[in-house]
Amino acid sequence: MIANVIVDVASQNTNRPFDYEIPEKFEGIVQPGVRVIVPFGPRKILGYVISLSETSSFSSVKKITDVLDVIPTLTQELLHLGKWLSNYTLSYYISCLQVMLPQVMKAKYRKELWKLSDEPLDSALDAVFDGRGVMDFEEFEQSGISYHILRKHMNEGEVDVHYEVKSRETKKLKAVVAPAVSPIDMEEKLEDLPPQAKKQRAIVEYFLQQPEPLDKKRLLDHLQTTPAALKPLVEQNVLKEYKQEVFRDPYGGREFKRTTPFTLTDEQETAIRPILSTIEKQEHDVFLLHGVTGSGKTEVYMQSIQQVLDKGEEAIMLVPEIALTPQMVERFKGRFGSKVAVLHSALSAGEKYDEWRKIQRQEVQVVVGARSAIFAPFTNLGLIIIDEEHETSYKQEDRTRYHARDVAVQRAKTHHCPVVLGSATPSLETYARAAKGNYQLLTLSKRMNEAVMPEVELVDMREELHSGNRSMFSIPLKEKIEERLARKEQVVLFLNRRGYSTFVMCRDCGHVSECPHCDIALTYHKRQNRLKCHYCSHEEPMPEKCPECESKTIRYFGTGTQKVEEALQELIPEARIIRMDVDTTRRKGAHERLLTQFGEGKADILLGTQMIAKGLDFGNVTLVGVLAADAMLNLPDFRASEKTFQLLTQVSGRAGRHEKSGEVVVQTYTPEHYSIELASTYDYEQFFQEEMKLRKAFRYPPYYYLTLFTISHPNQLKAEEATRKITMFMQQKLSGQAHVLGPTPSALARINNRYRYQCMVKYKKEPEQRKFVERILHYYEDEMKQENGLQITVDFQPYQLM
Ligand SMILES: Nc1ncnc2c1ncn2[C@@H]1O[C@H](COP(=O)(O)OP(=O)(O)OP(=O)(O)O)[C@@H](O)[C@H]1O
Ligand SMILES: [Zn+2]
Ligand SMILES: [Zn+2]
Repeated sequence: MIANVIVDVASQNTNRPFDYEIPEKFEGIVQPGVRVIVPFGPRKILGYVISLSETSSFSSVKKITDVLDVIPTLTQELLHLGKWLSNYTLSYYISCLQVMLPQVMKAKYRKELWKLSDEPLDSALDAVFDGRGVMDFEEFEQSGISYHILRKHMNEGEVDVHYEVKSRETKKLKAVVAPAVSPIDMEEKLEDLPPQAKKQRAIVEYFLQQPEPLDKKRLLDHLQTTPAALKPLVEQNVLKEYKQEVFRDPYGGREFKRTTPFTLTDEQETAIRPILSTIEKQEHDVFLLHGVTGSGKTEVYMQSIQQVLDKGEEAIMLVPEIALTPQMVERFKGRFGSKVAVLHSALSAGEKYDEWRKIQRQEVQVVVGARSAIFAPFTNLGLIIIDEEHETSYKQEDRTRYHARDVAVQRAKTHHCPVVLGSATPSLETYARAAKGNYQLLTLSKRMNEAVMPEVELVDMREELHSGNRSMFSIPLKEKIEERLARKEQVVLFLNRRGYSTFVMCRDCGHVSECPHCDIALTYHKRQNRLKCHYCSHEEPMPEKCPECESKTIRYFGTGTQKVEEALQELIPEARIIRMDVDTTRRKGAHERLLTQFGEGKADILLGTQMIAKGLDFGNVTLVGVLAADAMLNLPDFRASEKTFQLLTQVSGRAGRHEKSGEVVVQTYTPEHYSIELASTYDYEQFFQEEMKLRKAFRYPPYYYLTLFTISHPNQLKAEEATRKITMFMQQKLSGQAHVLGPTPSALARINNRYRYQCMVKYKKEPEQRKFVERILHYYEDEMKQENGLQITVDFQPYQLM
């Protein structure tokens, strides 16, 4: 038999299966989805078996050296999904297989064999175990015992192969004790026991009352007895003692208060009905649950998941990394208890692996996780939910540039199950699909308990300037903050970006120079003192005075959070401030700690960036301030307005979530801008209409698709030259309907001493595009391999346009 193997070498030449002969001892063990070690050139490397064949078309094939899995790591579905992913992102198959697995599976580890049962195994195998619970896998291999025997015991749950990643200390096995005989036999035993065997009697009595398996240590502690009392009972087969793996549980030791489903409101009821019926009928469909903040979307998700569990199926729930707060986890653990695995980047590699294994071993039925949880190896998927579906963190921005939403739809089609996308501010792409009827639109228009959305006040910073206030805090905002401090209530202040900005603005009239062709703010290039569009090639000199009002206050715009903190402290000296940005949250756990401090009332003001916009739910917060709404509005990104609208809606949702009502102050130089104005009245529908008009006029998604090439090189001329060639090539090859823009410097024109250029393609339908892109990548392959050589990335659905 021949195994077709994808080897762990990411390159154009190796992006195909290689044939290896399966040695006799591995026959039947080597199956699709199993990881193997194979000789490759002078080395031995990791590979994934994707299929088997009777013969090879090559005359001499090498043999598989070793098998890493006895049970396949990747299911058939995931192998296919990897193939699909590789076509859709134009990345190597090996990268796509690896993106689906926890880091640990790619790392170095020791392989061990664990005995989980007290029952006798195959006698030869027992001989190798020689009374131990754990042995090196090597010992098994040297014993020459057949893998089939091993697999039989594994299927019975009697032994397990374990990958020990770090030191042995992290491994956890615990001893468990349980009755080995029926209650009647136990009672008989109790009568047989001599009265002076008090300890033994206590143990038997204990299990007569409660027959569940129990942690050995807890049993002994509880009955205040010793292993010596237990031993004879085990030897006489009244009780059994065995080892059980304890998973490193990041939430271990925490009690989650069990919750029960709410009676749904009429609106929730109407929204959930089509979802439930699709689950029932095992059909694929995509729903958009459009519900204002606090409208009870999460309850709809949880009751849908319940239905899936009742059917014996599984569910994946994706939430943005940043929203995976303890509060969120608590809600799911509270409802579904130990059926839930949680996957997010704050877990250690070992913890992630353990959570992943719970899924693989079908010990959990629900996974709540960030982007990569979409690859959870469930085999019986009944539902996929993506909360806050508009979040750009669902797009992976390196190597395999996939969007979790697309993967979700792909998997749901295979499993004949629904996808539910939820948001208060859906992405334009998604809402447009719902409007066209491609997705089913479900709406929750009211907050729970008829709570009203907080009032939003727009403060015109131009007027502040004209009345002599040159600080970054308006008079109304300052007064409202002081009011809150006096009432012992709390304030959240929000600064959209940290540190840098790329545009210039007139502080007198709010004018920002925009590209006449692309509807994005021009980027300021300091060295040449010029303004450039980084989509097309338009550029112009930096104006001396404002073209709109002739004022000389036109300048670079942007302030860092640290500066803001200093200014704020100066303005209101008695305020206790917590600053949350990339700098203060770098250490593990810092994020959670700062939030806890704020929640406990140890500060009056929480000042932060993006990361505080979501998931915060503090009853004492009655004022939210947005310091510079324009900073996001004028990002050189065609989604700037959409992002501004989403963000303002999200931050507003942070105020007045409980009894005390909330207020929002938004400072801006352009209060008349539709995205700011419509966010202040929570009018998503109107915003959608306005924004769609512009997307159409300037040819952006959802009317057009985009492909973004980013090319970088330490030598500026080389980067520009390659980008020019690529642009020309695409112009020649694509149809006349495609618009190929470039070469232009990226908005972040230099990173790590590499100059960055880009080429953007806007198109409606170019079935051959991928072929041309492949040719480009092939053409530059040698230059891309060199150290300090050319780097070319291609993004077929770009969200980061900097
Ligand atoms: N049917 C119901 N009856 C009573 N309370 C409910 C019901 N559904 C949800 N709630 C409660 O209402 C509050 C808001 O609901 P939830 O957090 O699910 O809204 P959401 O739409 O997910 O909000 P956000 O988008 O802001 O995260 C929660 O405290 C939740 O427990
Ligand atoms: Zn002006
Ligand atoms: Zn332009």
